[in-house]
Amino acid sequence: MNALSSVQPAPPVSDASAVATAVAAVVAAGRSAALRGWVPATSGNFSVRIDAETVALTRSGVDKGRLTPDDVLIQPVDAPPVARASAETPLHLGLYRARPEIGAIFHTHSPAASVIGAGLLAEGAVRISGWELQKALASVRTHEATVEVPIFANDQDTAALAERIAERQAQPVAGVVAAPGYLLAGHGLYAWGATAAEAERHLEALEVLFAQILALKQFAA
Ligand SMILES: CSC[C@@H](O)[C@@H](O)C(=O)COP(=O)(O)O
Ligand SMILES: [Zn+2]
Repeated sequence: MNALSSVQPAPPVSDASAVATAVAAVVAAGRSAALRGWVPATSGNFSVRIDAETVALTRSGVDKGRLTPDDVLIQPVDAPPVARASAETPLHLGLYRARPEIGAIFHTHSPAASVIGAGLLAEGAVRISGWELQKALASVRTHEATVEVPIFANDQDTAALAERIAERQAQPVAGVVAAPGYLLAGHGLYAWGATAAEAERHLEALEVLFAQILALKQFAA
């Protein structure tokens, strides 16, 4: 081996305007979720893909409703979490690695998502059917479709959790539409889309659907 063969290739350099666009989308998504009360007490994390190799991702422990561009880090998709990155970075990277079509991932801690995940953990999923708003999810055309949102037990080992999620994502369920999101029991919701705008729409639709499902349970009780 000569000296040159041990030189590592330089990391990819993302286009500056693509970085700025992704960072601005992360900041906007955090602020928007905070206004809805979905990211209390510094909870939640947000990422937007910059290109095939990198994403813009929130820094750990900051108020997601008061994000500035300095709170958004550049994270390679195929590398360990960078310093100060979200504690839940492995959950973002697992999805970006497995699914190149995903362009943004938003995570919230709304009461409705946390409660439904805890209440239905034993069933392994929440099935959504009969709601007009479910048509806001990509590939859902009718209120008669059944949309499945998987539920996973919460785990502070987010790398192990990411592996369990990837295994289940690789096993589609016949007869239902897989939601662009999943629930962590007693924790919250992860939702994604091909773009930041689509992830925002999916997040809002799922959050409101969960609130409606909870309200209907109370109404019927
Ligand atoms: C403040 S409780 C919520 C955290 O434990 C975590 O679940 C979360 O969503 C935010 O973690 P972060 O490391 O700021 O991305
Ligand atoms: Zn969380």
